[in-house]
Amino acid sequence: MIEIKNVTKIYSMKKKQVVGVDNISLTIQDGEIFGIIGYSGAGKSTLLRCLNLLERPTSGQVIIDGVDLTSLNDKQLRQARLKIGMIFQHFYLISSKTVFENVAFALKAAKKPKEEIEKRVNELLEMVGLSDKRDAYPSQLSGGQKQRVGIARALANDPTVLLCDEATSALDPSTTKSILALLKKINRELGITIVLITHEMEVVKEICDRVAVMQNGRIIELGTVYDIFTNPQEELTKSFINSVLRFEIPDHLLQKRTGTMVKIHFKGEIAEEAVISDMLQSFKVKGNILHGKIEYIQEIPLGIFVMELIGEQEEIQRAIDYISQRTNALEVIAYAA
Ligand SMILES: Nc1ncnc2c1ncn2[C@@H]1O[C@H](COP(=O)(O)OP(=O)(O)OP(=O)(O)O)[C@@H](O)[C@H]1O
Repeated sequence: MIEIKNVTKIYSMKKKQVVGVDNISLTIQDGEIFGIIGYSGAGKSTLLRCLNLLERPTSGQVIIDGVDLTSLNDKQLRQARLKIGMIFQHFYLISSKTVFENVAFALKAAKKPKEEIEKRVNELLEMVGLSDKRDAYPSQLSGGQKQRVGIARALANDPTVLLCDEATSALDPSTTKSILALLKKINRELGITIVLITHEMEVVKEICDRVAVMQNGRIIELGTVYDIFTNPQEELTKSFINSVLRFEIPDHLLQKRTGTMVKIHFKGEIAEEAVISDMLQSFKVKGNILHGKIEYIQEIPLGIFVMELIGEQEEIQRAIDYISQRTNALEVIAYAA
């Protein structure tokens, strides 16, 4: 378990002070994939780097598996850090060393015997799907392959926690997917807790269990990914979600409409029920679907539809009440013109 208690990081420069992280308290459970999302400058990197004390908090505590890292001396901290792997946006591989040597480096630093290193590196390369690139140099690898080496290196000393600093931001969408799938496999199979920072909600949607939204050094919203997607509270959270769901109605449709426009969210099992057709059969209204999709977030369906309802106003209202009651998530975008 990772316990972050009242962590503040202030950067002091000659003439001014910048608050990187502002009094954050947070608990991350064992085996979670926890995402931290925010725009540039929100404090994500600072918070992540406070978790292994690459940045020492100005105040507060970071307690991992019961050990307060802020209380350790340098030697103890080096030892504790072996159990906290980290991967980076720009990989940071050693260009003069082969894939094998890059991964072995982490084990040599931990003073492991040669035979053990050989065996472990081979195992790790197998796990990340790079056994055939053992003797290649970083310059001969694609971005996705470089990140796989980074992941193998980060896992070398059997960490309990893996910190991911924008690990897929330098990769194209399909490579991003394959790296996220690998991270998920590592989490599920090895039980490693993953904390990742990103500015892409797509990444959060793809693999995170919970997410915290950061702004100005603070966490402004936190919850399970499904709850955040289906019931965001803050404007910033809503804008991140819109960037994934891309739910915009074209202007020409808005202008052409004559009926009442409603947006309906179908959460969980209700997404698979015939609510709309039941409504159309039960009330004297016509329904025009203008936009619709079902997304799967953590494998739970979330349906979103925008409909134009046409008919007598009274009947439309009864239809709206009916859907509201069954879905608990109907929003009238515009009443009949
Ligand atoms: N070494 C540093 N010295 C001074 N200020 C810093 C330092 N590192 C970060 N900051 C400041 O702390 C604040 C938070 O920065 P941080 O890099 O943690 O944000 P971020 O959300 O990770 O953004 P990005 O995605 O751009 O890295 C910013 O105002 C930044 O300018």
